[in-house]
Amino acid sequence: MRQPGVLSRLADRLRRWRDGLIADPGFQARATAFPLTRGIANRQGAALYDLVAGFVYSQVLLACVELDLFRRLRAGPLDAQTLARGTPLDAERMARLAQAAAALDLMRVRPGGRYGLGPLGAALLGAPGVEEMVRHHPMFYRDLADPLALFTAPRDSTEIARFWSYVGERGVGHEDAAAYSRLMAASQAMVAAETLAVHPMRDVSVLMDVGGGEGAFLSAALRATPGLRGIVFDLPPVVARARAAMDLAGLSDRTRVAGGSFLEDPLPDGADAVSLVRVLYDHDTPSVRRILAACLAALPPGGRLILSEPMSGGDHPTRAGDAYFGLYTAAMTSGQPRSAETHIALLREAGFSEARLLSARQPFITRVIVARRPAR
Ligand SMILES: CC(C)=CCC/C(C)=C/CC/C(C)=C/C=C/C(C)=C/C=C/C=C(C)/C=C/C=C(C)/C=C/C=C(C)/C=C/CC(C)(C)O
Ligand SMILES: C[S@@+](CC[C@H](N)C(=O)[O-])C[C@H]1O[C@@H](n2cnc3c(N)ncnc32)[C@H](O)[C@@H]1O
Repeated sequence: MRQPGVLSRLADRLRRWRDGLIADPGFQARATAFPLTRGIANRQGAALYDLVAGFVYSQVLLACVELDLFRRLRAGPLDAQTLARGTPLDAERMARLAQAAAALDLMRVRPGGRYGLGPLGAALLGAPGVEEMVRHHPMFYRDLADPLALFTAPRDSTEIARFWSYVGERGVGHEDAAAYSRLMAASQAMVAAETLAVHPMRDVSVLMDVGGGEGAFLSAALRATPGLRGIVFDLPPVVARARAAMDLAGLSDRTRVAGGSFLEDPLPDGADAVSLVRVLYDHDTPSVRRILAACLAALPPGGRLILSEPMSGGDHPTRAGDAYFGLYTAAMTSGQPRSAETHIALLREAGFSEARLLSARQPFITRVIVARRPAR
């Protein structure tokens, strides 16, 4: 390993000195008292406060979602008495919840003791899938109640792992498939919009969406791209639902549906592009290698692989990629978010070329990498 240079050693010493100061209660008190440093001290203090309180904020959001308050406020502000009607809360407790929601920008206090939508409550109404994610979080939070146990949880011992019961090689029953596919499809709209915005499918003839669930991503791609045809590949009980969904969307004449396991079966051929949307982060690296090998084998020379999922920021960790999905995949007891650099290395090792990360519009929703099967 290369030794750090003089500048990097100096920067390390400066950082240690700065961290020592910040960790000193006396320094914190002086920085808060001194008008020129008060702003910085308060920003750090407030950021730490938010981390300490985080779960409470999330539960305020969950209470609002469960009582469907944002939808009820869509038509205009209401007082706590009216808002409490039809809920188990009395007016006084509803006001307490609404005050908390207003502090978090989910609601706004309006004149006359009424509460209206806040910017984040309104954004939630326009971001399909977010509510469904919020509603499934109690399950994740039960696994998170002991975060240290979470990191060492035996395979499939957590609630989240049992819910997403398809991962691994033991297959899935029809009821499980219905529950997870619904949640997956609900969050897919945002992922599809971001993926297709950064990588339109204009020059693709046949797109095969591998691990394509109910076909939500393929449907979005087909709707956005006249002339495009597609294949959805997933486990047999899942593709049964994909077939019905494509019929319902009126897209079955442009779609072929194929069932099988990408860990065991060859993928159908006939596609000049393959997409893997939120598939690899569910799996451990040996399975990822098998999936990439299967995709390469299914593509013609020059064919394209489009990889879209939340990614680790690597040396620049991100809240979505490293904090949320790092722990989410820990709760799954398999898989992990990988950085763009790690994906690109795995793609090269599998035989792909020209792998590159595309720039994102909403990186907290997904990141996209494109690679090619070499032309010869
Ligand atoms: C109009 C005026 C006056 C001003 C305009 C000002 C302006 C520009 C306002 C912006 C308003 C606006 C357009 C806001 C948009 C907000 C959006 C789009 C918010 C989107 C939020 C998305 C979120 C929070 C997504 C969360 C997704 C999650 C948590 C997904 C989780 C997925 C999981 C857990 C999947 C697990 C699958 C497994 C099993 C691991 O593979
Ligand atoms: C996290 S979901 C993503 C679904 C969809 N691409 C999306 O983004 O909404 C992972 C998908 O991979 C599928 N899958 C898991 N193991 C599989 C396997 N061995 N063979 C084929 N598909 C599999 C699951 O059924 C599921 O639909």
